[in-house]
Amino acid sequence: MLFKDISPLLADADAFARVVAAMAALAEDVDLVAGVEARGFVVAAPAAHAAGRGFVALRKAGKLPGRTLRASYALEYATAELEVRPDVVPAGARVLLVDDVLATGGTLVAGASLLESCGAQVVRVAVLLEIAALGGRAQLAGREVHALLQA
Ligand SMILES: O=P(O)(O)OC[C@H]1O[C@H](OP(=O)(O)OP(=O)(O)O)[C@H](O)[C@@H]1O
Ligand SMILES: Nc1ncnc2[nH]cnc12
Repeated sequence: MLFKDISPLLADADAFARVVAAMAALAEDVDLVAGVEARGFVVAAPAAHAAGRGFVALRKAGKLPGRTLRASYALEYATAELEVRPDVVPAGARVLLVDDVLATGGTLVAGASLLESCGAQVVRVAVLLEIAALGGRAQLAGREVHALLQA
């Protein structure tokens, strides 16, 4: 597996600002921006703020208090579980789902399914980097998927 690391891009102030602005532009017609722990938060939270939208954390399992919804998924190198607090996602909310990397697509399929289990509408999905050879976009068939960069 070739691990793609976005750290150099994030460390470049101009590149980081351009990424956040491009993500924020995709949030103009939504109510909320959701991001996936951990690296997804780095892109999703500033985009939500720049767009004047609230941020929803999709967290790795076991970290959120109270009632949560949970989804399991497989990564290239592990299995994992994501959770959300349904009380912060109003039914009918329009949501932009953001992550840093789209690889096999398992993470974003699980994230979208969690948000939809809350009654939200995932209007579109956006990633900083798509590793196209891993076929994640096919797992998200039928969804609007934006990738700022392709590897
Ligand atoms: O498309 P997929 O095959 O599902 O892979 C993409 C996911 O893998 C990485 O997360 P990881 O769980 O490694 O966690 P991290 O953000 O905590 O580093 C990355 O940040 C994406 O969320
Ligand atoms: N190859 C990869 N590089 C970086 N992040 C990833 N997340 C899942 N697969 C990845």
